[in-house]
Amino acid sequence: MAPVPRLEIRNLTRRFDGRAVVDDLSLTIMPGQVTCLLGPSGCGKSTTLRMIAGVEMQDAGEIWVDGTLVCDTVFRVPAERRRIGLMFQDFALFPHLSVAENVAFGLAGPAAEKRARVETMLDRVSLRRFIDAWPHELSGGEQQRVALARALAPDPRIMLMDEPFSGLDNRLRDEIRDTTLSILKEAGTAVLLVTHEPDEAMRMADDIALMRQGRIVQQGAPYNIYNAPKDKQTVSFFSDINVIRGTVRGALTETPFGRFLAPGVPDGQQVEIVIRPQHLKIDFDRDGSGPLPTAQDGTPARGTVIRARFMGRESLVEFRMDHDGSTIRAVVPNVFLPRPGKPLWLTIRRDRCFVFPVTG
Ligand SMILES: Nc1ncnc2c1ncn2[C@@H]1O[C@H](COP(=O)(O)OP(=O)(O)OP(=O)(O)O)[C@@H](O)[C@H]1O
Repeated sequence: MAPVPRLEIRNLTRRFDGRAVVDDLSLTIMPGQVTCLLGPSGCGKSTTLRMIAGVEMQDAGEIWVDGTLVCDTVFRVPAERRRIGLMFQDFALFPHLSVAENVAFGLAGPAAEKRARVETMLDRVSLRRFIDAWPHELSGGEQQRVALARALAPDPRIMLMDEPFSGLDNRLRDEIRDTTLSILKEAGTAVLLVTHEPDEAMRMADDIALMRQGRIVQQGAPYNIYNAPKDKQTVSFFSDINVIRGTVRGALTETPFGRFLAPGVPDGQQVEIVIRPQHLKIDFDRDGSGPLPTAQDGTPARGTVIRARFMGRESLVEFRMDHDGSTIRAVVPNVFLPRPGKPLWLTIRRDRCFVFPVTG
């Protein structure tokens, strides 16, 4: 028998003023799986989360939890009976309640049982010693961990998280993210995390659902989305890009960087060759010539350095290309700071570039 998804969304749609803000969205999450809804601001991530949480009604579609219908446009299990935990950016603890009372907030049953559960949860986030403290006596990171303990105390089947770590500084954020992830995985909770930060999605997700204008445009493991993006916008969502245009003849595109394969693309079709700055190679000028062409790197094209910046772990070098005056950016590891005006040669790694037909 096929395993039952913990959360299944079928054809969810929500319209505001006639505009579909969430548009026929379907998604499945298994127990212990972390899925990130990743997309630019306004693409409908939070609205999706609110419908699953039960605080917003969909115009069409169904929500299933552990194989049971929780909500369609007629039937609706109330939010508090869905066993869904929430962790949002404004995770604020109740300031007038102690740490123990905060964690016990969503629990029912006898006081002794509740206390035991609170102790277990605080142990999990390594904060038992603060059980009788007040929220204002805790650091931001400790408060966040208490909020996590509070969200997990009722043993939710699903955890919905909306940019929950964005208020924390970088180092703390990494630490809290890792703690949160390991606790949720251990508990077998299905997690749907909303973020507009690709780095956060890459770090947290087993599965990324990339969203644009209310729809999922691509879904898969972080490695696959990063290395097999469906279109130019997807590549540019994860990193800076360079774009070179060409026209296809006989499944090939001729450019100043040599030929690129364009299999299945008809003759006369314009294509864009998309390359991340870290996948260009830089070579020195040898009396007006560059390195010899190779199958892997194609033909070198010459450019002149406009500026070079040291970025910490890498250097960013901007070039004005001799052939058309366009700007190309290359990123190289460590320190490489050629002076402006210096001629250098660039090659494009054939195994790291993407060729997309120009549409529209
Ligand atoms: N109650 C509402 N009435 C009208 N429009 C709304 C309402 N709620 C959301 N919207 C609109 O729906 C679109 C999607 O909003 P949503 O908050 O889901 O996006 P998001 O992807 O979560 O963005 P962000 O990352 O900025 O939070 C936006 O254009 C927003 O203005």
